Amino acid sequence: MADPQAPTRSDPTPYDAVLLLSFGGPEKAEDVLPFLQNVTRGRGIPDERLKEVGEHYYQFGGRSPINDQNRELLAALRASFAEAGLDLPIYWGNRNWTPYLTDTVREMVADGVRRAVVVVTSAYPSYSGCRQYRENLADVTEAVPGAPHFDKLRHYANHPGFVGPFVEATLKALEGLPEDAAIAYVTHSIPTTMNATSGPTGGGYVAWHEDVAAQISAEVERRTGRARRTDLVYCSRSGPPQVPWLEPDVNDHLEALTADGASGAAVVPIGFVSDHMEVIYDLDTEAAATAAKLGLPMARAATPGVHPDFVAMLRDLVIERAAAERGEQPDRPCGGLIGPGWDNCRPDCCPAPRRPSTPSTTPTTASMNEEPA
Ligand SMILES: CC1=C(CCC(=O)O)c2cc3nc(cc4[nH]c(cc5[nH]c(cc1n2)c(C)c5CCC(=O)O)c(CCC(=O)O)c4C)C(CCC(=O)O)=C3C
Ligand SMILES: [Fe+2]
Repeated sequence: MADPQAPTRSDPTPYDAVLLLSFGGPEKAEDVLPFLQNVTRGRGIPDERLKEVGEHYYQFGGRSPINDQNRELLAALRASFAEAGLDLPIYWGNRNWTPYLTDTVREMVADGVRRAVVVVTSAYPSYSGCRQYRENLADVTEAVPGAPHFDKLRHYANHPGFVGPFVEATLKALEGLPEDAAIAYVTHSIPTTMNATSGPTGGGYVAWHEDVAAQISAEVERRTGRARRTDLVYCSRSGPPQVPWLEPDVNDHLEALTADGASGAAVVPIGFVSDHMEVIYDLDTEAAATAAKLGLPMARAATPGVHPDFVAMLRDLVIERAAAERGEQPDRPCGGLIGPGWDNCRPDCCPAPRRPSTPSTTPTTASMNEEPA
């Protein structure tokens, strides 16, 4: 008989719920425009870019994979919680599409939820991947009377439960390529000014990606007995052309690899927890076409999705955070050089980037001002 006084490893106290918080995506052609309007309100994204991104979605019947990926993740998390005896309901809300965060939080209030731990489907620090979600939580807390208290999990990109599935996926992608193929790690580009203010001390977006890429490279080298060329490159740039974003673009990089005589490229989307539109369009469609045109063998590595190690990591992070909130000192697994992510972001962490003050398609530096948080 277990000692009933002993806290179990799966003690959820002080939480009474988990909230899976994500970006959201359209599910049919009629959703695409209103979805894009939700995403880009006040962002100064040129109309040209919006039409272009709309076409990416229409090419898939207007359906983004992201919501189905989240439905699968919810099911996997529920199964994993049940297995671990972790008795917490899991809710799901999005920033930009149904189920909208506000509606989910109303439901949580109706169910009597007082304090929830938040799993965000973004693994890295930045305004778009972290603070904007925290702002969404702050807004909903103001908008919905009696909203629960929310604690967002630490960034998990450098956790073995995130890095491990990418190691496996990279090895699998390399299997089908010439044995000295290069690795191109890919993430979502952001404005260089957004990177400059990411994380508690700035530059956190790129620094975390480099730390994750280095971990994967070291393990892949160990497992294949071969050092190979690796680079961190970017996809999905948007915004006005005169605003600098992180480079090189993955397509330009594939050209550079070809020019340098590379025998092939494993494209590893470390910026994405599951197959988003950026992965199935920007990589599987556009970058794959670029590679084919160049005659460069390319294989795209899988995203974590519902990999058992990824799902177990999210469950363990919930347990870890609950213990920390009870004043215990839980283990904080992480690899690489940066160290474990912080539980609570400073109020001024990852400030909103400078954006055009009007939806002009040709903003000038003079028209840029600080957007209120
Ligand atoms: C860092 C980052 C992540 C990763 C962190 C996270 O996961 O949150 C991410 C995720 C995503 N971004 C997504 C879609 C879009 N992002 C856009 C625009 C932008 N993204 C930005 C950055 C990021 N975005 C930025 C700086 C902009 C410019 C506008 C602005 O300053 O805010 C636009 C507008 C059109 C365009 O400009 O491309 C769309 C349609 C989807 C859904 C995909 C699907 O449907 O499967 C997902 C998961
Ligand atoms: Fe985005």
